[in-house]
Amino acid sequence: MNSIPVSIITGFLGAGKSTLLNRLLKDRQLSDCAVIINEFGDVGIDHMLVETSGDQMVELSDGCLCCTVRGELVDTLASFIDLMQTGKMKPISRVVIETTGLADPVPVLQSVIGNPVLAQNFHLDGVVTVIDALNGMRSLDNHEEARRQAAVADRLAMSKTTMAQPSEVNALAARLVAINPNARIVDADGEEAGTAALLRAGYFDVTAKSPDVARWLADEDKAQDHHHDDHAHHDHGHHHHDGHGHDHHAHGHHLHHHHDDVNRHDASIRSFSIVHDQPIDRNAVAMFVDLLRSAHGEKLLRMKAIVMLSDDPSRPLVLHAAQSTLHPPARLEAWPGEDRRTRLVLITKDLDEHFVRELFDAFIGKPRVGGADRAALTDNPLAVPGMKF
Ligand SMILES: Nc1nc2c(ncn2[C@@H]2O[C@H](COP(=O)(O)OP(=O)(O)OP(=O)(O)O)[C@@H](O)[C@H]2O)c(=O)[nH]1
Repeated sequence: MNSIPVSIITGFLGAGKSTLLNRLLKDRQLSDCAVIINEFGDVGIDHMLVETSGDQMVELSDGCLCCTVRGELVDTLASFIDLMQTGKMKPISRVVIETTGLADPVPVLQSVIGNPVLAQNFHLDGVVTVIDALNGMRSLDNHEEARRQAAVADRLAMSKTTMAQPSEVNALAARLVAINPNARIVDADGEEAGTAALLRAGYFDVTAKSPDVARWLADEDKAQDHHHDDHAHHDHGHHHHDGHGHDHHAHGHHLHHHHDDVNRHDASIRSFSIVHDQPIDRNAVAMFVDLLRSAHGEKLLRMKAIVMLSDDPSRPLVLHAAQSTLHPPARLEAWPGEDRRTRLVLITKDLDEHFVRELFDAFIGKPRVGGADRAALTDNPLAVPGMKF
């Protein structure tokens, strides 16, 4: 069997990884590729919105690719070989891995290039890092993960360029060149970003990157030798129902305690989801989102939601926010799966989960005893009226 190329698509939260992947998958050259998507948080939304034939899509949820599900990534790749050899899976020409926005790409790379068993069947052929022209600079300033993602890239796909000022785009491009001078910068909206060729970067060449990258990979190589020790140090929160039709889930990704690993995930970053099974009034959703974003934008690293609206419950609303950017909401013609409940996934930094839940309950007309009530919240002078959809 020929060695199968593996591409990694990474980029900070909300940068546009799934959007780019969807565009690429429309290219016929990728019709026989397998896709591995990792989401942070137990309520997966991405996999519903990425358009590929189901049997070649694997979703690794409930953990982050660079930490707990790294073993699952290796197992998944190994299982592709078994399945193909036994004729249970049609031959694939490429594997595309989409990481979570918080992933440190180094352990993901190391899993593919440093695993002697996988190396017999797979090779790394391109890391594409998506950088959002609106929030990219802030992400690079504030998050080590974003800097590492940019540093390891073979291609830097700059997204949302039409939404940003030309001066912002230029400043970001200059910053990216300083971090990673050999990577090609492409416009994520441009023609090139829609073709499979974007992924074909050739064998991963560490010597073309800054010296940091070689050091990170070497550190990771050492760390992965000890990776069995890691599990005891992960706090993976809990999962329970609160009796109000909500699922609670908290991911506590704390620092790894092995070797001198500086920064995997910041302990102040939390992912949680809100699930609701009744149709919701569109104005209530608009007010909830406006208030959250206007008052707490910089603490809201990411929100994605699929919402059942009362005006037409069969056509769900999809909402995306990344830092303080709220993207134009989209109405789908149908639910992309069996589950028709409203689901919101939020990734916050220093923003209390209970506060967000109370706000949600208040806006959908379910105030809790002692909780904020809707009138008080709508009086909030920070609320920005008029999110239209
Ligand atoms: N205008 C514009 N919007 C974009 C572009 N890329 C992504 N978006 C929007 O940005 C939002 C987030 O895009 P996604 O593709 O879901 O981002 P992601 O990086 O996969 O997000 P996570 O998986 O949560 O990290 C969506 O509303 C997209 O429509 C772009 O190039 N231009």
